[in-house]
Amino acid sequence: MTTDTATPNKPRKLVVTGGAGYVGSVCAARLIEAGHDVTVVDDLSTGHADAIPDGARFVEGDAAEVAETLLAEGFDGVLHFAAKSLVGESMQDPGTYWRGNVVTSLRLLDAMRGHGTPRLVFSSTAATYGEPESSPIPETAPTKPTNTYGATKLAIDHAITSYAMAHGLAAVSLRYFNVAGAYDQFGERHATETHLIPLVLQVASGTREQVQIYGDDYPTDDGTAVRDYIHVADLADAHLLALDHARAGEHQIYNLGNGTGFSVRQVIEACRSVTGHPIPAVVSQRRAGDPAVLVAASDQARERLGWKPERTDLTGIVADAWRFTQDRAQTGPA
Ligand SMILES: NC(=O)c1ccc[n+]([C@@H]2O[C@H](COP(=O)([O-])OP(=O)(O)OC[C@H]3O[C@@H](n4cnc5c(N)ncnc54)[C@H](O)[C@@H]3O)[C@@H](O)[C@H]2O)c1
Ligand SMILES: O=c1ccn([C@@H]2O[C@H](COP(=O)(O)OP(=O)(O)O[C@H]3O[C@H](CO)[C@H](O)[C@H](O)[C@H]3O)[C@@H](O)[C@H]2O)c(=O)[nH]1
Repeated sequence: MTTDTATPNKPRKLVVTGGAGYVGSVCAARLIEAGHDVTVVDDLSTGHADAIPDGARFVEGDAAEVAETLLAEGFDGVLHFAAKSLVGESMQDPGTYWRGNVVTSLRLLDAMRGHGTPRLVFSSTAATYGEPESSPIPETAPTKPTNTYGATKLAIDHAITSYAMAHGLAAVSLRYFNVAGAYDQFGERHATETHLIPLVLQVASGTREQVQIYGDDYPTDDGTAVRDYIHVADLADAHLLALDHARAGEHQIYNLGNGTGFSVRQVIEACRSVTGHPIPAVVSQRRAGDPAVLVAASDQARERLGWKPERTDLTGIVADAWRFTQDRAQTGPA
């Protein structure tokens, strides 16, 4: 890998793996708006071709396989969003997650090394920490993932550290907490949806009868689990900053969240207030492996990247997701 000196706001030639997915499409759109040259690589396994923003070049295929030849063209960096990311599925079919996440990412790292691609921004996750010992969670917290998905992301983080140290890669891992909201015409539309806000909004839009509250006996104020919801556009801003702050031979790791927790009941209430729908909710069993409270300490991202989330109001986050849900209902299939 070549050494890299970052220049802020410099237009770059970038590969975005997973750019047809939820977070990747928003980030690709923001990168293009900022003047970067974006090539999306996506196998469309969970993404959608029509989510790839205008102005991006699209190469369909497996991220590792495509990178092995594509990177020969000479790129300034890779933003690596492509992954399998369903916690439940990862427990039932771990091989798919170890191959799809870890093996794919190792091949990508080798391709970057082979072709001298200097810079990587990687989508890591709060799931690398597992059940936290205290809250909010800083980057120095112990990493003890409680599911295979989190274990694969942690393994990739370890591999990135080794490649940065040994080969001079400039790398940043961003550990997202609960990503939510929408940006422009880009939002969350997973065929298998497990995330709370889109599921609740399906009730409001009439495609689901009720929402289940997974447990109301947690040691929290209202008994339901608490999460840190971060707007997808704020997350995208962090990726742009990470590109500028990546330094050769360093692997920086940052938590991305607002630092405020909202319970499942509070989220449902925010959805009721935004949509005007009563949204029936029933309490069911806890979902296996769900921690009671996950809230980020994001001071490092604020101090070192200069990141400042702008869209922290839960109602505003839900309102953006709702606008996206309604727009999709008019413009095409989910
Ligand atoms: N959404 C969240 O709340 C959240 C939280 C923490 C971390 N993350 C991470 O962020 C990233 C994006 O998540 P998302 O919610 O946008 O998921 P998503 O499923 O919407 O997007 C993933 C994209 O990657 C593509 N893809 C998967 N495997 C591929 C491969 N081998 N080669 C090429 N393309 C491939 C899919 O087709 C899809 O377009 C993932 O790495 C995920 O683990 C997401
Ligand atoms: O129908 C539902 C869906 C979810 N929940 C609850 O709502 C909260 C949020 O659940 P999500 O599935 O929306 O999100 P998670 O907190 O489980 O997962 C998020 O955080 C994880 C880290 O633990 C990973 O990073 C993952 O990718 C990311 O989406 C949890 O307490 C969950 O039990 C419900 O009560 N009912």
